[in-house]
Amino acid sequence: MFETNFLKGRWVIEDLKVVRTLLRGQSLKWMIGAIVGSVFVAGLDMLGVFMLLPLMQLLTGVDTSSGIYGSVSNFLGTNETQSLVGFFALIAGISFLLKSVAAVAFRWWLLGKTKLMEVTATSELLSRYVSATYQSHREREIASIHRNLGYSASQAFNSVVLGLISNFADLITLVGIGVILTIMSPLAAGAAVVFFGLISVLVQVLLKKHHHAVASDLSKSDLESWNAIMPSINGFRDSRLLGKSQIFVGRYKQAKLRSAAAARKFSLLSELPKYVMEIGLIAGIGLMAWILFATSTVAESLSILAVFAGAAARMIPTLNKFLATAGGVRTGRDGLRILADEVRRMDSEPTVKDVPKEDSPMSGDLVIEDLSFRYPDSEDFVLKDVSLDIPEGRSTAIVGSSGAGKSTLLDLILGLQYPTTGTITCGGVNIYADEGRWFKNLGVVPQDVYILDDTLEANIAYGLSNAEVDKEALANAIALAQLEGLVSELPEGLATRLGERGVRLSGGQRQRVGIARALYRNPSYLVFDEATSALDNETERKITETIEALSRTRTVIIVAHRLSTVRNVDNVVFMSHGQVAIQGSFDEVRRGNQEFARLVELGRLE
Ligand SMILES: Nc1ncnc2c1ncn2[C@@H]1O[C@H](COP(=O)(O)OP(=O)(O)OP(=O)(O)O)[C@@H](O)[C@H]1O
Repeated sequence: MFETNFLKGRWVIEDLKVVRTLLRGQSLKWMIGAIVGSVFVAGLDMLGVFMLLPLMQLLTGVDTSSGIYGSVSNFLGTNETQSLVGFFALIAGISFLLKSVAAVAFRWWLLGKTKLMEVTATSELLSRYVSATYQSHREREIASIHRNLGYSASQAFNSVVLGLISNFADLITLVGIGVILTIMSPLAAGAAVVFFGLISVLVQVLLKKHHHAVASDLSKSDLESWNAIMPSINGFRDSRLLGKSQIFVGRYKQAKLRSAAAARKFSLLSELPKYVMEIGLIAGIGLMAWILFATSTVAESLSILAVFAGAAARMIPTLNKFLATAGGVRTGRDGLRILADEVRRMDSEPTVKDVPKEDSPMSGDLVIEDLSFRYPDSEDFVLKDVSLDIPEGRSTAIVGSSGAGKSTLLDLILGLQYPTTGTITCGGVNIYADEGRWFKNLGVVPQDVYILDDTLEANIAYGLSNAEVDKEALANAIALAQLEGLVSELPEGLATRLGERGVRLSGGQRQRVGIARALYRNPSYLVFDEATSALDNETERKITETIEALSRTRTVIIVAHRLSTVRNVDNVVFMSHGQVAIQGSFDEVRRGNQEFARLVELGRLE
């Protein structure tokens, strides 16, 4: 039992150390401040309790003609018990007042700093999520990202970190009160410490299992609720059309009910020690009375009992708080563990910096040499010995049947995945040497263009504030993407809000916004990743014309399923079973490869 507790104690500290790496050095000052503040507030608390000593002595009829009481009597000009009691009561009152003000101020500071730490930690966590490799991002459960940034972080900081500091402060106060009580009456203090100490330990032992169960229920149900929210909101269309929306609402409700039941149990577990202590107090007084009356005179017994009751009255609220907080710490440890595990995992993985180390533009042919690739969780190679030249200033289409490896090859060309063997260079420079620089030279138009809930302008100049937008580049991108029609149609032109709360775009308009976004930074390499796949024939034809116009001025790479999108490109790369089967002009590939010829005949490349 001791060993398990000891190991668990170490475990919390180790997790805290890991989570501390998210704080970028803020935590040391905070820790010193928290310790100094706790000791200071506890000191003032003890002073207040210490001031009760003369009060008790006066009430039990101490000699007031000498010592401190004599000096105070001289100062007051009277040795009446009433005046002396009033004087010491005033001092004790001022001490408690000061302590309360200091305690509130300290709590305010502590809450502010801890909240700030939580914000710093969650921002750093998000920063690590966005710095992860694309592969690791794809493997991560999105619901767990939501849970970790919300529930886990809140548990780690509000329950564990704040709780431990609060427990530390309470412990100092309890020890201090114990010391003062020992001075007042060693017997009463000893009895109070042993008696209430035993009750506290017993309560903790009895509740421990329940705290762990509550913690596990809370974190699981939070994840489950996110798992139900995602398909309800992100998968709105599919859920609606499949008539399954209410199923996810039902799952959400079940998860929330489980969470509510756990929260209810947690609240009761936090309050239980208070009731146990109250019963303990009565039992303690009875026990003390029984021992005292059997061993001492009535007068002695009464005065010791009064001190015991006073001591208990002082200790119990702090003890209650301590026990409730200790329960919170234990419950919050689950969130802390999840957070620490996530940080440990992310720290052991490589990261990607999308900020360029060098700013100069890249140019030249894209050369892929002996490239092979397999996904980490798979034995089979998806790409095998791919060697390919993508000439600068020309248009190249990568085509092939489904599962041939087109998307994987494109992810590698984009620098999102890493070759298992082989190299990709641009103008002789390895694209992975400075990924940020390579990204800056790329403009990518995906199949599903992500529309921000913001203005058309903000959607094109993605991530830039209004003041940062280069108006000339914006006008240029709009012209090249042939988006002027949309701008003039919209009620507020470029300032019209798109997305959830604004105008809904047609598929073609959406693709044009994507093209304008890709062109805004005037990239040398323009990539269309299934950009026309979801469009109707007429819209696809228009977008293809735009792509063809663009390919006259820059290097264009197209991954497409549709024959019409790639018919006029300079260079067709036909992939089959993870290899380049053939490349050349459209007609050359058609003549040289039966599989491609058959797809052309069928009028589709799928
Ligand atoms: N994350 C992954 N882990 C393991 N295997 C994967 C992963 N992603 C894709 N694959 C496999 O890699 C192979 C190539 O997939 P890829 O998506 O590159 O083909 P594609 O030619 O783009 O197909 P499509 O035209 O259907 O999109 C497939 O067999 C696929 O199952």
